[in-house]
Order: sequence, then C-alpha cells, then structure tokens
Amino acid sequence: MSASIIDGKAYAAGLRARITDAVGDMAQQGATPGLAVVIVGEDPASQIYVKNKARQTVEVGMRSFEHVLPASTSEAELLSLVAGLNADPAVDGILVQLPLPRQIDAQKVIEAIDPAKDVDGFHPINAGKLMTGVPGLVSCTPLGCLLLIQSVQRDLAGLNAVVLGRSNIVGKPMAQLLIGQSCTVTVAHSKTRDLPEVCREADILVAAVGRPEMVRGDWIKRGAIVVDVGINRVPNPSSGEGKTRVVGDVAYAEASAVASAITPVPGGVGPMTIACLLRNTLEAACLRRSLPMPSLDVRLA
Ligand SMILES: Nc1nc2c(c(=O)[nH]1)N[C@@H](CN(C=O)c1ccc(C(=O)N[C@@H](CCC(=O)O)C(=O)O)cc1)CN2
Repeated sequence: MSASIIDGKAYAAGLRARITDAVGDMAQQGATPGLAVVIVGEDPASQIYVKNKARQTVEVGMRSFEHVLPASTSEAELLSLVAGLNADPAVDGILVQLPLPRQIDAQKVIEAIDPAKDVDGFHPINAGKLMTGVPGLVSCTPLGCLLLIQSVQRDLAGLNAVVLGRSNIVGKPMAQLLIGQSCTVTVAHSKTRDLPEVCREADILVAAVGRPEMVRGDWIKRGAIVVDVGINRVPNPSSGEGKTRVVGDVAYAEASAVASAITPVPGGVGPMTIACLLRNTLEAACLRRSLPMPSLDVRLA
C-alpha cells in the first residue's frame, strides 16, 4: 500500500479562499475583522510564523495589528498590552506567540486574554467549552488536524484514535475533538507502556510529541490515517555544512507504505494552523457583531 498524501497546503489555500469571500462580505457592511499578533523576543522560528500570520491576515482582507516587543519585556508590560487589546473595538482576535521568554508566565497571559478574542483557543474558558461540547473557539492546530482527517473520511464514529502527546495546545484538545466525533480515544505519552503496540490499534494516529521520526512504520496499523504534527529540525549534511531539514514525528517513507493516508512535513498540518487562526478570527468577529458564521466547508476534488 502507498498512502495518499493529505495536502495541507492545498486544503489551507482553499480554506483561506472561503475566508477571503466571507471577509469581503463583512467589509461591505463596514465590519472588517481585525487580528492582533504579539511576539516577545527574537526566536527565529516564531518571527517567521508571526510574519506569515500577519501577511495571510492581510491577504484574506482582515486588518492586522502586529506588536513586536523586546525579549526583556516584563510580564506586567505584556499584561498591560493584552488589556489594551481586550478593550480595543477594532481587534476581534488576539494571539500571543509562544514560547514566551522565561520571565513571563505564559498561562497568566493566556488567562488575561478576553475569551471572546482568544483565537488560539487556549483560554481555560474555551478549553472547558471544548471539553463539555459547548461551541467556543478551538485551538488551531488540532482543528486543522480534524479538518484534514475529515477530508479523507467524513464520519469517524467508532474508529480507534490514538493521540501521541498530551500538551494543552495540541494533544488534549485533539483528543477532545476526536471524542466529539465519537471516536474511541487513547492519549499516549512518554510514560505509556508499549507505545508501538498502543499505536498499532489506531485507525487514526495523531503524532504530536516533538521527537524526530519517532513513530516507525511497524507502529502503524495497515490502512490507518496518520497525521503528523511534528516540526523538527535535524542536520542535513548532504546539503552542506550546518544545513538542516524539517522532519515530522513520523518516519514518513516507512509509514507511507502502511497507512492509507498521511500528512507530509512540511506541507501538512503546519499550513492549517494559520488558516484555522484566520477562521477563528472570522468566527470571533461574527460572534462579537452577532452575525451568523458563514459556512467554510472546503472539499478538495
Ligand atoms: N500562540 C501560538 N503559538 C504557537 C502556535 C500556535 O498555534 N499559537 N503554534 C506553533 C507555531 N505555529 C504557529 O504559531 C506554526 C508552526 C508551523 C507552521 C508551518 O506552516 N510549518 C511549515 C514548515 C515550517 C518550517 O519549515 O519550519 C509546514 O509544516 O509546512 C505554521 C505555524 C508554536 N507556537
């Protein structure tokens, strides 16, 4: 078996096209959504992600407010900026890029964001809504994963899903989303006994552990849908001294020989994270204005 490739880049482009149409309709009513992105410090990967977020925000027709703060920013200064953005009527969504410098308690900052503007879906109010099945803003990466899984198989009821990783940002919300689709969900992690055996039970395997190519081909059930959230930089000496390449948490070639469908890295889940951020900003803007959320159903041919 050679797995079909789940093209996250193409799916994300389709989603952004729908968002652009919806934002155009809102702009005509004088209600252009706005997204504020805050970065603290100079982490190179974060700088790229934030630049991409700001560019794509403008490309879909939204207003982008970028706040670049020095690494020495205090927690109080960041909390004061967040309070200002909470109060700003032009801002529908607020995202504080993670990770934050050591002197800032990220959880405190997340909890300071107005849950109605929490387009990352990290606030305990939104996490709690997801857990209890109440509509709310859902964390972007897991939401993107679910959309990609459903682009392969719409009805997931009764399937065994294994989520590798238990972070608040990906593993836990992913598990909740799959429970919401009536999957039988196992959350596995570094202390799980016989990880390969647990993974082999999965009809859907979501790997979010941050360990390069940890999941091998013989961990995967024949015909499974495999979603790789990992973005790991590893040395790539064949392209020159000090060069790196990006790999996922799954050994792609091995897994492709066994799975029925698989997301590549890059070009799988990553692009969906930003597309879902824009989707969440649209949702937050609609909710704040008591407008109906447009349908963004995306189907690839
Ligand atoms: N406040 C947040 N911080 C962080 C989040 C988040 O969702 N909210 N997620 C990650 C980083 N991230 C977005 O912020 C992100 C990561 C990766 C990609 C992406 O498109 N990746 C490319 C490959 C990139 C590469 O080559 O390095 C891909 O997979 O194709 C987009 C967004 C941590 N922080």
